[in-house]
Formats: sequence, C-alpha cells, structure tokens
Amino acid sequence: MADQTLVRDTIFALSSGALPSGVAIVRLSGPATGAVIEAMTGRLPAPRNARLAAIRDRQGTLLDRGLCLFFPGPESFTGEDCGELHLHGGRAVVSAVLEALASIPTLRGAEAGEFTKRAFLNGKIDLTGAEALSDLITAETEAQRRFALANSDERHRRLYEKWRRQLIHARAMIEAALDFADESDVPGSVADTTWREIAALRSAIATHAAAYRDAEIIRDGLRVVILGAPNAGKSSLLNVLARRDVAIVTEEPGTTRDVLEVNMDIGGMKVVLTDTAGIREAEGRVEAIGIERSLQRAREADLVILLEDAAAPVPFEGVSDKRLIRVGSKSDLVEGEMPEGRYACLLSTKIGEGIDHLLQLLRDACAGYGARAGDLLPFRSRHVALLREAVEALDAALGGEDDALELRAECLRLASTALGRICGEIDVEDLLDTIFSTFCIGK
Ligand SMILES: Nc1nc2c(ncn2[C@@H]2O[C@H](COP(=O)(O)OP(=O)(O)OP(=O)(O)O)[C@@H](O)[C@H]2O)c(=O)[nH]1
Ligand SMILES: [K+]
Ligand SMILES: [Mg+2]
Repeated sequence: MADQTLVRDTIFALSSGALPSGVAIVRLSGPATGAVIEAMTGRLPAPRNARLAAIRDRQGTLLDRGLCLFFPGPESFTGEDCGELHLHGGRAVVSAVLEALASIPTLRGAEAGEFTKRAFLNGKIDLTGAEALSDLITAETEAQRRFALANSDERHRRLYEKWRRQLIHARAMIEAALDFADESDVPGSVADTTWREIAALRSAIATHAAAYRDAEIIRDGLRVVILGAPNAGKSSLLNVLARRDVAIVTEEPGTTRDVLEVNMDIGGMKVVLTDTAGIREAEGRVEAIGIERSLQRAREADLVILLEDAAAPVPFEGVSDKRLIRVGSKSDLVEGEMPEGRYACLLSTKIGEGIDHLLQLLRDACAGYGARAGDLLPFRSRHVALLREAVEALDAALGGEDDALELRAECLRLASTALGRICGEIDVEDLLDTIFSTFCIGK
C-alpha cells in the first residue's frame, strides 16, 4: 500500500524507555528532519553515521552533547527522512530537547505507533509485520520473542498472497467456463478441477485459522489452573511456584475465596498460573460465588493441576475432558507407603520435595507450544476474523448452484479481498487507527 505522495508533518518522540537512563534516544521522521538536525547540531552527519555534536536550541543555548544520526528516505524505517539524537538520559536533558523540538513550527510530537504507521503507509512493512513489531516490543518470554521476530518477516504476506493468486486464477477459470457455457464441446472437467482446488484451499485456510489458539497461548500464556478440595495446599503451591507470598495460606479450609493469577516464565513460555477456591459444598454466598468462578476458570484452562492432599485424600473429580496433571500434596505427612501410582507427581511445599518434578511436567506441557513459535500461525483475532470471512465466502462459492456461476465467482472475489485485508494490501483505512493506537509512543 504505497502512499508516498502525501506530504506529512515531521514528528518526534522519545523512543527509548523510562527516565532516568544511561542514554535516551529521541527520534524524528518527516521532511524537516534534515534541517532540524542541521540547525540543532551545526551540520548533518553522513547518512547512517553517528556524529558527536553539541545540541543547541534555536537561541543557541547548549542543551546536551550527544550523538546525532541521519537516515535519508526512502532507505529508513519509516521510508521518510529519519533522524536520531542520542542524549544523556536525564529528565531535564530530555525535556529541554523535546521542548526545543516542539518550539519548531513544522514539528509536532508523534502519536502512539505513528512511526510504524508511516512505515506501513510508505510500503516499508505490511500490517502483520507492524503488529509483529508491537508484539516484539511487549515480548517478555523467549517464545514470545521468537514468535514476534518470525512474524515480522512478511511470511504471512507471502502465504496470503499465494492463496490470493490461486483464487484469482480459479476465478479466471470459472469466468472462462462462463464465457464458453454455450459451446457444447468445452468439457466440464476444467471447472471440476478448479472447484476441487478451491475446496482444498478452503480447508487449508480453515486449518490455518484453527491454529490461532496455539498463537494465543504463545502470546498470552498457557492458562494453568490449580484446582482441588479445600486445604489441599493450592495456595501454598502457587506461592512456591511463584517464589513469593502472593496467596494467603491458613489451616482454615475455605481460605481462598477468589481466583488469583500470577504470570510465570516456564522454559521460555509465558504461563498464567491461577489459584482457586477449594471446591466443596459452599458455606456461604461469597464462597459459592468463589467456587463457581474457580470451576469456570478450570473449564477455560489449557491445563488443570488437580491437587489432592496425599496424606488425607478427599476424592475430587474436578472437571472432565481437560488436560489434567494429578498431583498429590503434603508428601511429608504421608505415613507408610507412598501412593505413587495415584499421582503424576507427589510433592510437599513444606519440605520442598517434588516441586522440580512438577516444574518439569509443566515445562513438558509448554514445550509443544514453544516449538510452535517458529510456525506460521495467525496471531491476532483480526487475522482470524478475516480468515473466517474468507472460508465463509469459499463455502458459499463451493455450495452454489451450477447455474449461478457469476455469483459463485463473486464469492471467490470476496474471499480474496478478505485475505488481502489481513496484510493491509486492500482498503484498511478504517482499521489503521485501531491497530496503531495500541502501540507505544516513539514506535
Ligand atoms: N505439612 C504440610 N502442610 C502443608 C503443605 N502444603 C500446605 N500445607 C498446609 O495446609 C494448610 C492449607 O494450605 P493452603 O495452601 O491454604 O491450602 P488451599 O488448598 O489453598 O486451601 P483453601 O484456599 O482453603 O482451599 C495450611 O495450614 C498449610 O500450611 C505441605 O506440603 N505439607
Ligand atoms: K486453607
Ligand atoms: Mg487457598
């Protein structure tokens, strides 16, 4: 989506993190960039070369000494002339420089995501690439980082473009069949082959869309819920795994009333671990609500740790049709023979036994998802919505009557439009504000 003809304001923002910091980077983009750097530092550095310079405001007052860089468009991140000032990361230094920039009439502070938005509008990156950059900035785990980096490589655009080319070809074949419909010597087999190819494409798109759940787990975390009877030791386990006292532990059954979440990094995967209220016949209204919430969380979980006091088991079945790890707690209190066969893992938070084993089981559960971080998956609900739109249009095309070929060809066109919108190749003007406003300022 090239849109280079628009003359835009020159924007600036602090693009590095919280102050004070060792170095702070102020970034500029737009036609006035070169003139501004020249005015503030004396002369323009050679393209893409750092130059140490005194940085001054318009009155000539010295604001800081730092590095300046100039990236002439179109070979820059945004496609426009870009510049950077590397300052000492003090609050007063940065605010003096930002004020000096703001006082220049053609300059204004950038909006959230505006640099990336310009990169998109200038055809430097596609929309999924822009979204992947935003993910890369928020990535906290190794799997999130690898996934975001792989997604910033335009691989989605290549796949969807291939599918669109197939659809365009298929439409041409169908429309040709339409033109020759009167001639009895044109075999129907060309159309048959084409529809078979469309059906195969439809199932490839549907399979790809269905893999979104894996992408969600990589980006938002694997949801693991600890479930069990009151006093099984759920909150104690959460505290040990989180390595801090997040949840209240007492000897009183029914201590935990509400669900409580902690984010963890297990083997490079984000895991959202949830402690819940012990499941029993509730003694009051608050507890009943807590128990209902706990069961709801367990139903939504990717994995349930079903915890049972191994020394005094209260049989509890939990939730059916869930991935379960059956864990026995309070192994330090078990007298006589250990009930090994009953549990995938036996542990004691009191003496620290079995915790490593449980962590290993959790790492195993995560490993499959972590491995998928290299796979090409749709990674936003926006992508899935458009993929589903494409599948629906293809279903309509495939299910159409033989004498409604024109309508069926139109459905093929709708499917390829939906695919084109994912990477922003087709009219996405209405989406841009929503997408880029979630970015941070300076990106
Ligand atoms: N001996 C021993 N006691 C434990 C162990 N884990 C927990 N406890 C004790 O068991 C009691 C209940 O622990 P909690 O962690 O509050 O249990 P819970 O499952 O969260 O309980 P509710 O929130 O009431 O459902 C507390 O007195 C803990 O100190 C353990 O491994 N060994
Ligand atoms: K308790
Ligand atoms: Mg508890």
